[in-house]
Amino acid sequence: MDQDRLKRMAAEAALDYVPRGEVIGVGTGSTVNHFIDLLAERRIDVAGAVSSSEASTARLRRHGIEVLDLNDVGDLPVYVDGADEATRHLHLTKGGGGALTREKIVAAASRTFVCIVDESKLADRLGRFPLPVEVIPMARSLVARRLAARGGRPVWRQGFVTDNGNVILDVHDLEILEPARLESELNDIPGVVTNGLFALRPADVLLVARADGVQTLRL
Ligand SMILES: O=C(CO)[C@H](O)[C@H](O)COP(=O)(O)O
Repeated sequence: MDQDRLKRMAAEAALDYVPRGEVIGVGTGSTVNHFIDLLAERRIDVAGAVSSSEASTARLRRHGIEVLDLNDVGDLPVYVDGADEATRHLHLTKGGGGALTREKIVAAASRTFVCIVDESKLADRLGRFPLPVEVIPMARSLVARRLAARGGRPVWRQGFVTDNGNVILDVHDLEILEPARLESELNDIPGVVTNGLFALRPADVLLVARADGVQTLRL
């Protein structure tokens, strides 16, 4: 089965976690695009969405779903988002689409984080997918040197500017043995806004789409 079909299957399974009549958190990426489309196609009754990117905001609005400011709504019951890599411990690497900072904020504001992936994203250990790090532009080379000193190979995502006006360094070859510890350490480098590890606040539910169905993983 092709990967896009699997992404749609994972997105469809996430509809079961959407509390009707409430405001929900919505992530970013091609898997989440299916989720947004399904919300509209199935006429799921949501009171609105807090979005993690300008791209998702535009898609939600095109479907007539109201997008609300997180500052106006308090905690959210659920956040649905994809990932670039996920482990059975529900640790994630995110930020392939560059929306990692807003994704981390909306995840932190949500009681349940439902992560939707196709089986190709499941890994025994994080690190195959280069780790995105959002950086304040003036600190780009400083942060790159610090990341290199930790054994990583940072590559500037040239021409890409995040929704927050920052740049992304994609860090290859990092050995990620203790994701939560590394997440904190990288965030301590001056100039780093955040990095794409989701280990301090992992997913609560991981929905993995395979050809024979969607597997549900929880801690
Ligand atoms: O973190 C993300 C965007 O910043 C996405 O969730 C991640 O890149 C997965 O994307 P896709 O669903 O297109 O495979």
